[in-house]
Amino acid sequence: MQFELTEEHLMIRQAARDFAHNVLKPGVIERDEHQKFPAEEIRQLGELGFLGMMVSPQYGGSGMDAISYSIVMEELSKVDASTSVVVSVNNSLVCYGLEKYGNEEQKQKFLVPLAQGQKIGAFCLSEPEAGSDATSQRTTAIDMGDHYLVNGTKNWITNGSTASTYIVMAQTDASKKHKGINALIVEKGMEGFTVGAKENKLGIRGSDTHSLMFTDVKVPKENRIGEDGFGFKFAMATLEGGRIGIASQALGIASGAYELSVQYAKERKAFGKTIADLQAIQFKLADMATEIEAARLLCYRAAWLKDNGLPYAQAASMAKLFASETAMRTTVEAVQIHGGYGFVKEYHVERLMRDAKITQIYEGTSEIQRIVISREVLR
Ligand SMILES: Cc1cc2nc3c(=O)[nH]c(=O)nc-3n(C[C@H](O)[C@H](O)[C@H](O)COP(=O)(O)OP(=O)(O)OC[C@H]3O[C@@H](n4cnc5c(N)ncnc54)[C@H](O)[C@@H]3O)c2cc1C
Repeated sequence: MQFELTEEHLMIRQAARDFAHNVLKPGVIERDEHQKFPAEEIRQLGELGFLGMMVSPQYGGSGMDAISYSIVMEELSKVDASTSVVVSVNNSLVCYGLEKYGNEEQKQKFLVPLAQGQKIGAFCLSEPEAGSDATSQRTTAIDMGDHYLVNGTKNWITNGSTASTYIVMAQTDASKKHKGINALIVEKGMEGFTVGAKENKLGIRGSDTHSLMFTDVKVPKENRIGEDGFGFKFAMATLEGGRIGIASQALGIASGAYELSVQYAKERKAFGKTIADLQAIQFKLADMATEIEAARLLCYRAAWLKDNGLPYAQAASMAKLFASETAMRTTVEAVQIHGGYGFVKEYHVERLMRDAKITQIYEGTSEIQRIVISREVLR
């Protein structure tokens, strides 16, 4: 068993850490406050090869492993989870799905610009009445011979207005239930495709979340990913990898809050000594450090299984469940350690606490992760 990161992992970690510190940190409070999308920051991440990290160089990607991806997600999320969710969706929900299940023509046309960071992608599964129960898709894709006619609404779509390429799940044959769902590539600008208002959110406020409306949108048949009826399997398989990304995002939010807390505890004085000298604070930091280390090991294990072509659904769900719960607990305690200063924006931990909450909800809530894990446990 190897617990050491490779030289390459360490270099990638340093590059992501420097980027987060030098580029993301200066504007992070303002972007959160004004719900400003990190457009320039994302452009630079594309140049660094962080938007198509695991995609083969043949398709414009960086050809890195999933452990590197986890490392980068942690480092970016320590500072700015609004930016890291864009990285996560583009890498693991869009690029991964296209590379693994798309045909050669789709890869050349759609994957290459996404992996190179020239375009951004979105993954569109959730609907007003289909969240955890993703099988109950109401968006329809009627087979018209050479194209599908798409009608319906998608909810909560990350990169909703900034994406150019949207992978949309839609029901073609309701009698086949989830086996009648297709995954279609919809391009911005297609007639009948409109983007709704931006959601005003509790956390990850710099990210761009919208509902999307489809009214008689003609999607050519060649834009379908995989065989007819493969859409639900596509979505579930893609989300498995996505959960490693969100688990690592949660890990980053937790470690960001923890690092700020250690630093603050060493500086803040009360009753003639630093609060780091108080056992009550020391125990909080010890619990945070332990849970973060456990979350990191779960993330790396899930990533390692994926890198080695082994089943990783349960490991990814365990990582996401534990890391997201850790992020919530850690950030609440981080605010507590900061006292009143933790309650104001300049000290970052209140934002990290707000950002942590989403990791328990998207790409499968904590309850859904428990369903996935218990299904495997009881198999
Ligand atoms: C900021 C943000 C970004 C998002 N980005 C995307 C995106 O890019 N693409 C996309 O497709 N979706 C996206 N989502 C949607 C997200 O994945 C869903 O919100 C999530 O899956 C939960 O679905 P829901 O909101 O409909 O809640 P519901 O499914 O209605 O769940 C409500 C509550 O009931 C619980 N529950 C439901 N079913 C069960 C069950 N069987 N057992 C136990 N408890 C259950 C849930 O855990 C939850 O606590 C995003 C959401 C947000 C808020």
